[in-house]
Amino acid sequence: MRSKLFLPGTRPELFLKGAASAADALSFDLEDSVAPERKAEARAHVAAALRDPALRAAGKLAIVRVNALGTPHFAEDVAALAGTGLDAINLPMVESAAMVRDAIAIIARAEAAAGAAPCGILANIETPRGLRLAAEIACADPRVTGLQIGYGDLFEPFGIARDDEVALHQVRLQVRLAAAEARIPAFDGALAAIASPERCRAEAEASRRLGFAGKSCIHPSQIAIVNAAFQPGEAEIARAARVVAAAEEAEAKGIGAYTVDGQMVDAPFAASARAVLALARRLGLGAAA
Ligand SMILES: CC(C)(COP(=O)(O)OP(=O)(O)OC[C@H]1O[C@@H](n2cnc3c(N)ncnc32)[C@H](O)[C@@H]1OP(=O)(O)O)[C@@H](O)C(=O)NCCC(=O)NCCSC(=O)C[C@H](O)C(=O)O
Ligand SMILES: [Mg+2]
Repeated sequence: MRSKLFLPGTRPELFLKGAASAADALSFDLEDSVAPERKAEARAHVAAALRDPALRAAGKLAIVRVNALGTPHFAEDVAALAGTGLDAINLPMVESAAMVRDAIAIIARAEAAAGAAPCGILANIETPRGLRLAAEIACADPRVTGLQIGYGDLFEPFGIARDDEVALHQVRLQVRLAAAEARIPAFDGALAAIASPERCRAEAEASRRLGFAGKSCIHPSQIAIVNAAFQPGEAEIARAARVVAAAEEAEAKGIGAYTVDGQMVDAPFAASARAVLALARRLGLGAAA
């Protein structure tokens, strides 16, 4: 999931545009982009879209960001989604492992009532406490399939500049390592500055350098930029192929450390090269495909 396009639940006219886009995933929103008095309307639009064969024929991952646990909307959101075949529920404002487990208990009851299979859980890290406890959140339950940064909630109320590179780097690394501890992917947060494609590219590239798997998009203009940043380029794929070939040869000879292109390679480097080739294969890129 390189790109994940947000679609406000009250704007159904955008849903098929999202489905026709190059985004890997559609992220229907019931939370901040929906006014409190329109939650029921948004819920109905999103549930209908998830059941719409024309929309699902696009083959995109379907994610829904529900309202936070503890709001009057959470249980109704979850009940409306059970049985729609969505891939993941995106939980906003997650602050602890207990909160993840409490949310999952409610989701599981709704799924059981609908006879539905369990979906994944994408947990947002977007509060100071959530950031401090990010690893516990990531490891809270095997249903947690990813962590996602929410810069708006994490920075805006505290006067932290959204373009402060140090702040961005610190948050990203902390979230990435928390996700790594749970062996799940991390996703970079959305950039509200839709008129700044260069900033979007710089953010996407910086987070990929930290091993992030993708980034949220809020506008179609961000999708191609994000997709390009989160896929390996030709040189990266070619080098990964050389490393894997050398690793296979070395492993057959019982050698653990060797050199490729003047650099020492051992097990973690070989694993990383195999991951690059696997990603390239999944995306149908280059010779790896
Ligand atoms: C930001 C927007 C309100 C801008 O909308 P608009 O002014 O309509 O954009 P454009 O006129 O430039 O649109 C050009 C065409 O693209 C279509 N479009 C626009 N946005 C989308 C979209 N999200 N998906 C699909 N298609 C889209 C327009 O319809 C135009 O089409 P056409 O007329 O045929 O050319 C709007 O983009 C928007 O609402 N974006 C999503 C906002 C959202 O969901 N926000 C919440 C998530 S972000 C967040 O909360 C992060 C986190 O939690 C945190 O704390 O940081
Ligand atoms: Mg948020």
